[in-house]
Amino acid sequence: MEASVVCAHLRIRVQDPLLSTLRRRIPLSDYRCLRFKSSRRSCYTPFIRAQQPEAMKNSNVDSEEMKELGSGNPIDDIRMKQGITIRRRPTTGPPQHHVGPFEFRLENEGNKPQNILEEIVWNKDVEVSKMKEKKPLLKLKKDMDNALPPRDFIGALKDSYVRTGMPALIAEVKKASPSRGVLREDFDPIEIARAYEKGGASCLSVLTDQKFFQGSFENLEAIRSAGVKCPLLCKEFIIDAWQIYYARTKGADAILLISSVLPDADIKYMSKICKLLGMAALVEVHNEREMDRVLAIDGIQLIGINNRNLETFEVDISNTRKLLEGERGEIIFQKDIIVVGESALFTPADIAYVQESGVRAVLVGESIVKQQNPTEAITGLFGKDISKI
Ligand SMILES: O=C(O)c1ccccc1NCC(=O)[C@H](O)[C@H](O)COP(=O)(O)O
Repeated sequence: MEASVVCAHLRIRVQDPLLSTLRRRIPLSDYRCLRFKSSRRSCYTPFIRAQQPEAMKNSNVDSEEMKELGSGNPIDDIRMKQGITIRRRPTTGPPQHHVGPFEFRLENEGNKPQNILEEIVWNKDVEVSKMKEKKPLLKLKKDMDNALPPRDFIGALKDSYVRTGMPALIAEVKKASPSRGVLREDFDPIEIARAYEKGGASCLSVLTDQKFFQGSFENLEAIRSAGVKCPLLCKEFIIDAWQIYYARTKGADAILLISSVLPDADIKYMSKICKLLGMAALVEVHNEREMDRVLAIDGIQLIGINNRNLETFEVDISNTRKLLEGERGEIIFQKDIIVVGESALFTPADIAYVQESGVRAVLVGESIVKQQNPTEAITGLFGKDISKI
């Protein structure tokens, strides 16, 4: 096997039998950090991370499926078969690294994110690895004993829908987003959460990603500790089961699983963890293929249809209608799955449109967080005061 790097205009080619040996044992997509020092003069240090991928580690990958695929890199094959374009991490290692005074840049498209969602996921992978080092799962599980108890997220949505006859509101506490920039300069998460609750929100969604959304786990914890009664969705980019336990220690009642990022095996495994912890999993889809994958998984109770394409940022609320038409809508009805219409909802007409399409809940950020008075903004969005119904 051969790898090439560029070092101060000098191309160095490295051949090492160790790489081929490892290649047979570790899927290429999971390579991050391999050090080999064949001689003191060698100045190339390729990166391989010898960590088992989630889908395999959790041993939920169907062994028949693995046999059938049977190529050199089962995880990439499974991703491709499921239509997942978002790669978990750079395929050729981080964009650059340093050895002594030298800076190396691998010459490969594999270390450039293809879109913002991939960039978020790659960043999250590094972030979570560091957090896990600081607090391994065993320590985290101990912290869970002190966590405030989980509340019934799905129950709150159902109760509200039955009571009001309108989609239940999951109101989003979000300071900024990659597509819209800063939404609110004077951002006080507790004040906003209380205003949403007063306006009739059933549940809240709290952004915890710092780098791209200016959110934090401190915000989540503070809202929970402030006595806000609405159950809380931890709006995070979950790529590792460890994050679910972490979210629980911070008071989350639900988490988000994005199907364009996670293979089926991870969605199954992570949903099971949620159930064990008394939490809900909101499984997000954006197209027919993702919807079909998720509908084929047993036990899914809550599906979010995102009207925003997270790779291009295009929004189109007719996406909700498209994914609920025909047989898919029938299956959802039979399985009593709650569907949440997500993103780009601004007016009572938008709410009526997604309700007629079949949603029983909506997730709304921008249109209410931007308003000076978020309580009144909810009334404006629904065309009536839903807190009084
Ligand atoms: O909104 C983004 O820019 C974004 C980029 C990358 C990943 C996720 C992103 N947003 C998540 C959401 O879809 C929204 O926060 C949520 O559905 C609320 O949408 P909105 O009411 O339009 O604020």
